[in-house]
Amino acid sequence: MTRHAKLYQYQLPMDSGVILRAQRLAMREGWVVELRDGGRVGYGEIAPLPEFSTESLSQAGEQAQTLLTQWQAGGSLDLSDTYPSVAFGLSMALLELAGELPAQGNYQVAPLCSGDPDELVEHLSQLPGEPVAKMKVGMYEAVRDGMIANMFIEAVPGIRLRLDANRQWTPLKARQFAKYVSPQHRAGIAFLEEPCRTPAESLAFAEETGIAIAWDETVRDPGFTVKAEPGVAAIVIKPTLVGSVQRCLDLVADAREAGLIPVISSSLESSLGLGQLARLAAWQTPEVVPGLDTMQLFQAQLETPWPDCALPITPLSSLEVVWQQD
Ligand SMILES: O=C(O)CCC(=O)C1=CC=C[C@@H](O)[C@@H]1C(=O)O
Ligand SMILES: [Mg+2]
Repeated sequence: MTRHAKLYQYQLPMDSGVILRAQRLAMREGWVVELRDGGRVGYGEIAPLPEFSTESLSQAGEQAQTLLTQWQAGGSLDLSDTYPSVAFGLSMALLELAGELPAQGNYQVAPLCSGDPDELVEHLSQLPGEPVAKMKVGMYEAVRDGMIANMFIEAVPGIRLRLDANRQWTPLKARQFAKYVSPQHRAGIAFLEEPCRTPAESLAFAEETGIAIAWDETVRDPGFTVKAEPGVAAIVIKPTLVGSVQRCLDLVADAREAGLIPVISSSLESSLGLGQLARLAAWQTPEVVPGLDTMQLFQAQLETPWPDCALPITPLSSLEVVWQQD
């Protein structure tokens, strides 16, 4: 028997201000799988995101153990009926094991603007290439969001601003936002993710305002299929929430076919999973800036260093192995 699998458990402290929907996330928790076959090794991260994933950490861990038992016994893995986080982590480990995930990553992220607009303007002016930034909206006054977005577009020539409202706005609030972005600045918004509570309201907003939108939550709605729709510019693909690598590649291909931008994005994976997403993005969507600016939300990295990140690194060898079989 040359196959050998291990499952590690990790816990990483987060920055004090990380809020997911209704919950503060003090600690990011997940599993790392290690697959060995002959002299080769592949890793994958299984980390359901609280408030976003439907499966819990322990459900994902139990399912992973069942599948790892099958794999180690020589079986192939059927990931069609597994939790998205498990399908993603296991398929990533298999891909790495097969040597099919290129080493080169796209670490050029869309910087997330949290608070200080002046800081972001300064930061963007130092980055190479077309300036891309991302700003969360929908958390405070829609009018304020509109004014800040307008200010960015005015201050940074050529900016491709990505906004994310996470379905927070009523049609009225979305309209208030748009009112403060002058019509000549609206093209500076590359896309606004999920402005309204329903896809239909978001489509109506795009049509009414000329502001392009993107699907994120909608991609995970049951029965979602990628299609070209007026006003829709992009789909956001968060592999931990979506499923296997193959499912992600299908979404990328469908997006291209429909003329939409496929944006590979993070679900707050550790630096190990995030690094693999950067590699997936460089390989599959080389022309798109991925949405991976989430290392700054952590207080530690896991095994794989993220470029230019000064946070301390927890090695896998220091983690508890929670499952392995002889
Ligand atoms: O999309 C990005 O650029 C980074 C990822 C990101 O913003 C998010 C990831 C996961 C959960 C959310 O809190 C958040 C989002 O609102 O999309
Ligand atoms: Mg979002």
